[in-house]
Amino acid sequence: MNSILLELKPFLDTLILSFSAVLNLEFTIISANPTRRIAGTGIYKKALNQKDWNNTYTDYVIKTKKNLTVLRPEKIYPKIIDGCTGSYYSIILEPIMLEDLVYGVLVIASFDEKQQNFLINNKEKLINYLKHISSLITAKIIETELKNKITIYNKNLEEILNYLNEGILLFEKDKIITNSIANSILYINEMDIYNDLIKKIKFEVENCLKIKKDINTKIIKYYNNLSFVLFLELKYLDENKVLVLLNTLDKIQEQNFSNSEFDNSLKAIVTQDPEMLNLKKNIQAISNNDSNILIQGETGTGKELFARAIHFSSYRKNNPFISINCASIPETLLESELFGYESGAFTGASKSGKVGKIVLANNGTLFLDEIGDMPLYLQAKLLRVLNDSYVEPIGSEKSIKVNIRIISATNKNLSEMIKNNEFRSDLYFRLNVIPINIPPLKNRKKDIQLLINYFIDKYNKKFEKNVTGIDLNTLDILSNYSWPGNVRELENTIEYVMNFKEKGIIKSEDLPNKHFNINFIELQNPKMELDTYNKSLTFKDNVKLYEKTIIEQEIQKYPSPLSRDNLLKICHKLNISPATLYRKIK
Ligand SMILES: Nc1ncnc2c1ncn2[C@@H]1O[C@H](COP(=O)(O)OP(=O)(O)OP(=O)(O)O)[C@@H](O)[C@H]1O
Repeated sequence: MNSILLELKPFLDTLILSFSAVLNLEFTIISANPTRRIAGTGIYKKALNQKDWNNTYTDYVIKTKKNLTVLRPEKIYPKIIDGCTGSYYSIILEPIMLEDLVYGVLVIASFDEKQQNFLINNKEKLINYLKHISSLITAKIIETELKNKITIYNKNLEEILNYLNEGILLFEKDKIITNSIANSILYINEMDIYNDLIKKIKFEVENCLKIKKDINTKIIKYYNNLSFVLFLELKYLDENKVLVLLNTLDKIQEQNFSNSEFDNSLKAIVTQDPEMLNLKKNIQAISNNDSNILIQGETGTGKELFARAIHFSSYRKNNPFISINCASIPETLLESELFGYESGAFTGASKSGKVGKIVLANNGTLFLDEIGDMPLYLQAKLLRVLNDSYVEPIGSEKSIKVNIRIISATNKNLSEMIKNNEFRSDLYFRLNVIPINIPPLKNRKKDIQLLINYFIDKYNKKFEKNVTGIDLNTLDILSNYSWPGNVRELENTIEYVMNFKEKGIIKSEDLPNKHFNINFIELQNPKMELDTYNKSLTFKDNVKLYEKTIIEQEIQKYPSPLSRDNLLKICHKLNISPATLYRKIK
């Protein structure tokens, strides 16, 4: 265990050589366990590997843990030192100790008359010297043991890290510990690539240390003309340490979608409408072709749901499905979101650059929602990507090869937009290889009931409620509503109801007021029979009452509370607007 002194041999050699030269005395160091001379000056050098230490002064010091001074000893130990006459042999011995453990013995000795006189005359000083040198060695032992511990700790850490199924890098000051997965992701054997990636990661680490917060970001690895996106999760540990989790896109996809809240299968499209069922059947047929698809339909009809189902039914399903809404991102940002940019491409650009969604979708599907809102200059840029299969990030000289399928969606009339020069016809034809038209919910009355039950089920589970269904009257109200927001609006309505209802059947009073209840139409007295003229009222009031009664009679023909659709029917029949209707029955 004490062989640590052996590890320190170069240090000990230099140490005793310097002291020996200054003091003109000989020095030796013997390790305690195993007892071995490991360093020596002058004559001691010849006896470096002496093994027999029984009954020596050294042995005595190791056992007693005390220093010892022997001037002109009768017997000379060790005898095997050649050339030692013994008549001038005097020694001072000092144990080298750490806490209560003897690591070795430090010896100072005289071998001739001059040395002997000096040693005897300066005995006290030399004993002190030896104590100092011994504590110097002890300090070195502590430092070495600490370093050894850290090395072992790092090795253990590396071993543990290697067990983990994730690329891990630990940055500590200038040191980086990586596990084998990180090394393989970073192509450790291709030094150029490795150094480039480490440089990019270090940049992010410095950011993380600066803001003292965790960061999630991405970098790109270029290899053989191909580009791979690497995801970095930087965990700020302390002011010197950052842990980086490194993931490739495949892994992210796996994690995202294995416990994803999305059901991406065709089953997620709930319908019993013949047109929709036909669409679902077609998806199975088209999903494995790479042809671009344009989905048209009103807002909330399930265009993204279809896009996901197509991607996840296709052979691309293990690669990314990346979605971007062209209407919700300001025009100026849309370009960088789509195409990405190189570091410092423009004022305000992040120094590490940005990976565009087109590159992120490599080998997978890019879903361009609200494509009708894409500005014309970006339509041209997108068309080039479709024609060449290369993307050029803003400010970059490098083109990145991509292999993507594009599914786009819109609720605008693109043919009309083409006529008005608002949409490029060449792009339209590239995107619209396979058109899909999703009918609005108001045209699929049968789906309304099915979807209501589906959403009741969904929110029963989510909110832990026990709502058992909907009564016929309320179902009728919902079936007659026009649903301008389509399935999204229907889902929001049921979610609203389920927030307030614990159990039982959904009734009309559970519905949100703004859509369905017209309880505010309070029909007040006086009422009149149509053929009665009330003499106590003025002619004008009689007319008012007459109109009110006609309207009331119409309203009573429909279930209460009156649905918006039925209200519109009455307005149509009487040829008045809803506002006039409200005014006349006030
Ligand atoms: N047939 C359906 N079955 C079950 N859920 C549906 C169906 N259609 C739509 N939804 C749900 O309605 C919501 C809106 O769907 P989605 O986002 O796909 O519509 P969208 O047409 O893409 O809307 P937008 O045009 O506003 O982007 C989502 O929560 C989706 O899960």
